[in-house]
Amino acid sequence: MESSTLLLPIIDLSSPDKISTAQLIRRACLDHGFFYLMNHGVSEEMIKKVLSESKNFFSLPLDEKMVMARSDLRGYSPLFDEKHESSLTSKGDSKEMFTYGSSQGVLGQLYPNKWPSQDLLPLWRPAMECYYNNVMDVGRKLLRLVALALNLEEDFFERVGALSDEAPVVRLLRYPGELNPSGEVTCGTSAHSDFGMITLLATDGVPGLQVCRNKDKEPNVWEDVPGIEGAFVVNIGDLMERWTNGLFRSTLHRVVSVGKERYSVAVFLDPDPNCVVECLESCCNESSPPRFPPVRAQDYFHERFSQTLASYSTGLKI
Ligand SMILES: O=C(O)CCC(=O)C(=O)O
Ligand SMILES: [Fe+2]
Repeated sequence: MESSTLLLPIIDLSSPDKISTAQLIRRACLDHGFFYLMNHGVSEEMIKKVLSESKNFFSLPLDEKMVMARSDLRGYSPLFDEKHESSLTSKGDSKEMFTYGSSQGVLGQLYPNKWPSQDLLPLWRPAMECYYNNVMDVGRKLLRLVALALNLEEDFFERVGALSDEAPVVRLLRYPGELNPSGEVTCGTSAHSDFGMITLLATDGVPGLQVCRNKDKEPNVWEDVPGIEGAFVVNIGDLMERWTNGLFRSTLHRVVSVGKERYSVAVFLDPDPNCVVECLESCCNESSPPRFPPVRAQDYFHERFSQTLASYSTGLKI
């Protein structure tokens, strides 16, 4: 079935008018849970560099990539390592991934990054570390606006330990892009909502990302979200939905194959593992009581990853 294109709102991070930007973000998060973010400060050149280094990595022979295979979250995930929809009969999502995070602090020690050797990919690590730091700057700015959008103090997410310098992770993705000969939709990433607070996505421009605005409507209606060069596609995750008592929507999305190889980079702005996520006072009242009990971020992630990743049990360290 042909899908239609969803025109998402565009947020300009360089606008000096913080209050109107926060209002636009609020509207976007209430309506879609998805928006484009432009003028965010990460150069197109930087994004292209990360995508091309990612391509270099995924072009390595499988046995060299398997040396970096993940045991927890960080490292290489071969095809079909993740499966979001347990109901799907297929063996798993048709994508390869590589996940890395900060090398600093407790998390950097507990979950060391698995960097490819310098002989193989000399420019890889500096490009990836630079990207991490650049996107963190965007995340810090964006979360201050999200706090304003929720009528909170600008530094709310910093104060509650949600905004951590070390907890966010970067996931490089490669979709091989084969089509299912039977004409069925082939999922590179099956339908899911993101687990954390906010995700910032960059792609190489190959289509495939789709969102479903109403997950309760059967059958699900999927709309295409095309990439805009230089802009991030930003979406709300489940922990933000819990914080806001469902006011901000963590929208179902997926990546379908269009018969072309596709590369993307997702940055998950996850809260500190010890941060307790509980309904914001401004988002509940007597007629709308909290819908979700408080949860420690790390407990929540472990629960979700153990449902979606093959052999995740080794990830329990804190
Ligand atoms: O590759 C994409 O465009 C989206 C990936 C995604 O939704 C995810 O990894 O959570
Ligand atoms: Fe996602």
